[in-house]
Amino acid sequence: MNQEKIPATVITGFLGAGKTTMIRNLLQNAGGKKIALIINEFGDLGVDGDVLKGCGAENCTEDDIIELTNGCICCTVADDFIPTMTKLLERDARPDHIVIETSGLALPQPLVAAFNWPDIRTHVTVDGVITVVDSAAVAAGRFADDHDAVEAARVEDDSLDHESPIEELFEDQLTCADLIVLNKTDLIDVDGLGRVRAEVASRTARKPTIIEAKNGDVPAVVLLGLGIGTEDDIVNRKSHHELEHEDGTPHDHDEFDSFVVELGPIADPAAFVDALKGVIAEHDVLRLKGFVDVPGKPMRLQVQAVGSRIDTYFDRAWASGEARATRLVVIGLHEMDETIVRKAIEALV
Ligand SMILES: Nc1nc2c(ncn2[C@@H]2O[C@H](COP(=O)(O)OP(=O)(O)OP(=O)(O)O)[C@@H](O)[C@H]2O)c(=O)[nH]1
Repeated sequence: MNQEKIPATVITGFLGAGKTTMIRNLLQNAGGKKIALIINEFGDLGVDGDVLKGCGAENCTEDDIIELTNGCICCTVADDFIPTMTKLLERDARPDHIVIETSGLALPQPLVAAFNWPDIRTHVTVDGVITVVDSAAVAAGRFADDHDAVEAARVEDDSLDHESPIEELFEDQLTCADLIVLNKTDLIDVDGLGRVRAEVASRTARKPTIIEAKNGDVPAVVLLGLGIGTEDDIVNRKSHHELEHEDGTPHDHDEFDSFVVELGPIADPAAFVDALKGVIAEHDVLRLKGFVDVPGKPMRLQVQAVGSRIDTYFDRAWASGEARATRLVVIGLHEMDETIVRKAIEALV
């Protein structure tokens, strides 16, 4: 049996940056490498797994795609990730490469640190951490906080020990990166992209390689085979939380919430999506995704909203025996009022 360590690539990046899209491309051009995929998603609707299983890549079959659904991978390392990895390594057919997609809200640091656990370390190494960035969102200032407002809030309440949770998470994901992919370059111009590159570089003290991409289209040879062994360097990539709580207090994701909305069939999806934009903007929904049942259509309609930008496409036929339904996962900051947002979305049908 080949006892060389299996390389594992960790793909991280904020909600909607384009991680799943990049992985789908990767699976389709991985040149015969047998890939096992571990996917972790925030919210109780396995959209990413569904999308990736549907891409039909021969080098990564449905059996090779493992979904971790018990919360963010960074919080469930011991209970979920390590046992999953152990089981994967016990398989007769070892993969050539393991790819792990973290949830958009995950801190990559605890996940990478888990590769130093004795049972894992002897069999696997982190080939590299790749952080995908939504360049358009950076250009729109979505990760830049209103520092004056934060300072004012701190004066009111001195228990506030950090900046906006989104900004902090964005920086933590950049700080952990070996390679940063500035994705969605089609949505901004060259000058804007230059500013995004400068801003991203300024938010990490390290100097990872930064490349640009559209629709996550990056050759597999660029993504796989970085050969870094990131677990050996993880102490130099501490998250804000680790720096602020050196006593080891565990972090949580209390700042974010998600819920699933179930609706009946939607006869006019264009009007629905249009109205949905208004709800998303009014209630600061960060991410919304799922599937819509359009009466009379044999295919289901996939809806992907990142901020108020919404993409829709018919992705596959409803399977025989599969209950047709409209199901959407909604993710926002904790202060988002679930009852109000749920009612606002239900009122669109
Ligand atoms: N215009 C444009 N859209 C893109 C690009 N890359 C991805 N998208 C779209 O952005 C949306 C989110 O992409 P995903 O790949 O699902 O993002 P993700 O990072 O996996 O999202 P989460 O898992 O929810 O955090 C989808 O509608 C994609 O089609 C790009 O380069 N340009």
